[in-house]
Amino acid sequence: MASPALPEISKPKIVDGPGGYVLEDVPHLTDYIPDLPTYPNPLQDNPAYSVVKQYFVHVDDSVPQKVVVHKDDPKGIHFRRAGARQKVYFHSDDVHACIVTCGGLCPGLNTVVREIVCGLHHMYGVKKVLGIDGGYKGFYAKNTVYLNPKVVNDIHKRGGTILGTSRGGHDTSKIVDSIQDRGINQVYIIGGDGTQRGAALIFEEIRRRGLKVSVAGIPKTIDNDIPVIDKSFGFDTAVEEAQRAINAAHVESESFENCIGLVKLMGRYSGFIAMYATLASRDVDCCLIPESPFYLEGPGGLFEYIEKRLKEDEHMVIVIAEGAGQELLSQSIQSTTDASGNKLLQDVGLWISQSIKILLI
Ligand SMILES: Nc1ncnc2c1ncn2[C@@H]1O[C@H](COP(=O)(O)OP(=O)(O)O)[C@@H](O)[C@H]1O
Ligand SMILES: O=P(O)(O)OC[C@H]1O[C@](O)(COP(=O)(O)O)[C@@H](O)[C@@H]1O
Repeated sequence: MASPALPEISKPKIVDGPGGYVLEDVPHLTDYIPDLPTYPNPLQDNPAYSVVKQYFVHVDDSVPQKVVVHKDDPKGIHFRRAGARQKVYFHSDDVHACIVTCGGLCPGLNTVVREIVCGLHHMYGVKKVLGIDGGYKGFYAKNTVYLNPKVVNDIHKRGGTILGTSRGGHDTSKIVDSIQDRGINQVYIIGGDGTQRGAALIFEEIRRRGLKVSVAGIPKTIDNDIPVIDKSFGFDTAVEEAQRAINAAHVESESFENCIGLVKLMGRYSGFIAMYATLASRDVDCCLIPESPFYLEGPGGLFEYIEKRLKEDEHMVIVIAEGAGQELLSQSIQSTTDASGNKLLQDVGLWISQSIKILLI
């Protein structure tokens, strides 16, 4: 339980400004440790940066939630802009950082680990960076490994995560005990929405104990469904790989009379991978995504469109995102969850291919 004297951090920190400007801020060490000393950012002495006129992010810079606004609208919700600040709250020699990767895999995880290690080492002069093995549980149940630029030199060429990952619950208190026992003061947490919920609770516990420990969440999603950021890492690779599957399906569908190539792609709640791969490939006749409901039978239904395409072309390619049409097939089957409590989806690919086969008999 948080101390009653402290503001609740599980709620967003809201700062109101003039003209309807609202900053949904992130919690910070200075919220609960007053008069923290600051140090000049070591980047200011780095020749690669100091030649550039504006290389620090201003403390008051923010990013609007909505890009498209009406001229009479209030300024609306903003988020604090990420990036290097002129002043930092740790002296490089005192930093003991750790990195953990949690939850599902995504291309680029090793690249992110490498960049944190090399960035801390080369840009900030930080020498102590610990890798936590096997996700959140690894803080108290597994070995750790010290990371330096040499150790991570080639890891970006490998898939997965060299640190390992895990699903299922964890013990927040044990994690913070481990952070405290090891003298860690910067925690870099790479993971998806479940991981970031866990990170918020870890910070809450750190704050409750009054520790000078920073927690940085690095958002991971293969789906690119995070507004505000330009693109999530791994998305481009996923789209690239998806096109290979589409190409193969196209070749096969062209080779047989009345053949349909069906490609199921990732995308639990969003169809960005499916849509981008479809747009790039130009071989897809129909792309089904979770954001856009569809139906099979009757005028305007998928079956009508399939019959039309087969009549015209004698082959077609359908792309379907994993989360599309779930409402059509979930009614009869009891829903289950994975180890982390995420709802397990029904296999829409199998269902739709069986439905099409019945149509074409
Ligand atoms: N609601 C939650 N609150 C706190 N921690 C969570 C929550 N959901 C997941 N976690 C933690 O985050 C880890 C990764 O979550 P998971 O949902 O499997 O992957 P992802 O981060 O990719 O969404 C889990 O192993 C669990 O320890
Ligand atoms: O089978 P899993 O491991 O649950 O992953 C499948 C789902 O997770 C996702 O990859 C999303 O995960 P992330 O956003 O964490 O990358 C969806 O596209 C996909 O539907």
